[in-house]
Amino acid sequence: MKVTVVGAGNVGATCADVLAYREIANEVVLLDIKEGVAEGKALDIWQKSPINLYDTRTVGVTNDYARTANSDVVVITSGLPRKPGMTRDDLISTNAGIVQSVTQNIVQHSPNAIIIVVSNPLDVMTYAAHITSKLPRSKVIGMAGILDTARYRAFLAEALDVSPKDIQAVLLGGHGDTMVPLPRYTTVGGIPVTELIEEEALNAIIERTKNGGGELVKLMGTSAWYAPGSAAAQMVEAIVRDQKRVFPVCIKLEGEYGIDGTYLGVPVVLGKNGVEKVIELKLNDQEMELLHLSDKHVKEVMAVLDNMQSGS
Ligand SMILES: NC(=O)c1ccc[n+]([C@@H]2O[C@H](COP(=O)([O-])OP(=O)(O)OC[C@H]3O[C@@H](n4cnc5c(N)ncnc54)[C@H](O)[C@@H]3O)[C@@H](O)[C@H]2O)c1
Ligand SMILES: O=C(O)C[C@H](O)C(=O)O
Repeated sequence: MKVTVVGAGNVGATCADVLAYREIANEVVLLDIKEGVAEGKALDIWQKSPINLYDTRTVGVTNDYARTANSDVVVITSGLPRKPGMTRDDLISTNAGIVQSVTQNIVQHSPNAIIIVVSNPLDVMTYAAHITSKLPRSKVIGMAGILDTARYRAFLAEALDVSPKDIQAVLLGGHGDTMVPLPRYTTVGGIPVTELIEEEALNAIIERTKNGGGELVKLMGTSAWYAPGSAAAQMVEAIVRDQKRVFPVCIKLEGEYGIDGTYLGVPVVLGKNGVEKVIELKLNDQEMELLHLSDKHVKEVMAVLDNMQSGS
């Protein structure tokens, strides 16, 4: 299996590293526009192979899409990360152009690839890549839900002093303040989380999860990469190993949850064909209301992109 990661910055290089050392692909091509950066990072990852014992070949290129040809999966991480004081939506004007030109190149050289978008603002960049690619919705999806859920699970594991491995959770909606964690679907070793934690403590964890990206931006002056890179690699693994994993991913909704045309995070089955099924949960009125608020916000940012494209 051949996987290309576009953008050899913090997230892209981390993703390529995880793909390599976990032998998720036979070949990983890392591509960036900055001369030499992808080559250097791919070489560094390859030089780690005798230490960490893996066979994955890693290749770095500067904007040479011919070298990415016939990739099975392509991960797009190219674009600016936010700085303290910025929202993800502030990145739209720079990142939309980058994501769209990258997508055109990918589709030209790897027409059968499944595309995983990571660049922010995530839901709208998934929209941008999808309309540019003209591929079915099942093949152009965004990574955010695995990351947001991982943050929620990690915070819960810390609060309950249990293994993060035993916490299962699902989260819906856009990748931002309007994301919708679902305590009703959160379990700890099969036990509903509400039986193990006070409501106030759980609400504090939900709020911290919603601000999870911003917390790290404030600490580091740029956004996170270890968990995001690993989350994107986990999506690649589900596809190349046809694992049929159930993950929250960003996809165009076509009537599910009463929403049509918005790109939002929902649980799906992820396998060799990309999204093989969108899972529709039976939400209660409050959960549905929160999801529709998220839908409203993402729609507004999608409209910003539409206006940019039409020049108005
Ligand atoms: N979806 C998520 O959950 C999530 C999580 C973390 C970061 N992100 C986003 O991912 C993106 C990358 O973050 P980062 O921390 O890796 O940033 P970074 O600045 O470290 O890396 C971005 C890389 O993209 C490259 N690039 C820019 N334009 C390009 C082009 N046209 N072609 C190829 N490469 C190009 C840059 O040269 C740079 O190396 C940001 O938009 C960030 O907001 C999303
Ligand atoms: O917060 C950001 O800007 C990056 C990413 O979306 C994250 O949640 O870590």
